[in-house]
Amino acid sequence: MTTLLTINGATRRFGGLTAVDSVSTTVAKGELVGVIGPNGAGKTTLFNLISGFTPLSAGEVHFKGRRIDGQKPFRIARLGIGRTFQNLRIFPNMSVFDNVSVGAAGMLGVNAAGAVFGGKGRSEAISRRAWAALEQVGLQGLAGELAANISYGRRKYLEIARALAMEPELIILDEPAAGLNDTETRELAAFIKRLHGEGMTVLLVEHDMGLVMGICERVVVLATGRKIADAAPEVVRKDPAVLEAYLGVEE
Ligand SMILES: Nc1ncnc2c1ncn2[C@@H]1O[C@H](COP(=O)(O)OP(=O)(O)OP(=O)(O)O)[C@@H](O)[C@H]1O
Repeated sequence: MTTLLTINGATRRFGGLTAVDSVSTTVAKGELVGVIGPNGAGKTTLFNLISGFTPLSAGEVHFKGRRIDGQKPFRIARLGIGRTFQNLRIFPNMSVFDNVSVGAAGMLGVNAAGAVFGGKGRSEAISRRAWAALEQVGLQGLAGELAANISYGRRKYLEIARALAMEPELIILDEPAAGLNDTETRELAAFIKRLHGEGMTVLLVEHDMGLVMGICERVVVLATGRKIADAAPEVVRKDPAVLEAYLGVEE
């Protein structure tokens, strides 16, 4: 098993608050790993530490044997870590296709204007990647639509397509099921499973326990910044520390 991501003693302090406290774990190539925890547990902060959006206060992050903490987000993305955001970062006045092109262009070192306004910037490589990503998420039929005109559920897939257009080796999904109904959540679960089945390594932060427990091979549990469990879903589900962390917490 090849280790893709190694998080070693990752710590992030915000003033007196330790949002992520000495968290260590690894993600192997091809794994589908969930990260859960009550509100404020540090899940999003941990994702931001991995993807370079928040600097570490202490600890290290390695990707494919290379230290990546301290690098800028776009560099980390180019090294092969794609991510989505809890609050969708879609450009509403751009087409679905152009939104995805921006993702592909970033990867290829072409600026957003170059990707969208054509000319030399819109290379065949960008176009090919954008179409492939749209096909992967099933949005190719809506490529010409304005992003603002597609449903919220579809915008979630658009956000995923944008990350996929960068052809990442690891994709980090931050609460992709937030705001989706039960049917949409089931479809999303099937989609993530399929993506994983095609060989993608996935790190998934989710509030929806059913989704995480249903599809993940391993689940990392955070509570007040600390890792309290890191095991298969059936083990985590019965872990007394996990039950205690969730006790009285509405999930
Ligand atoms: N930029 C920041 N400045 C100050 N405090 C922050 C910042 N970002 C996060 N925090 C704090 O760090 C803690 C962990 O937040 P984080 O968003 O990582 O948790 P989470 O597990 O993702 O929560 P949720 O499930 O509610 O999204 C919280 O107490 C939060 O208020």
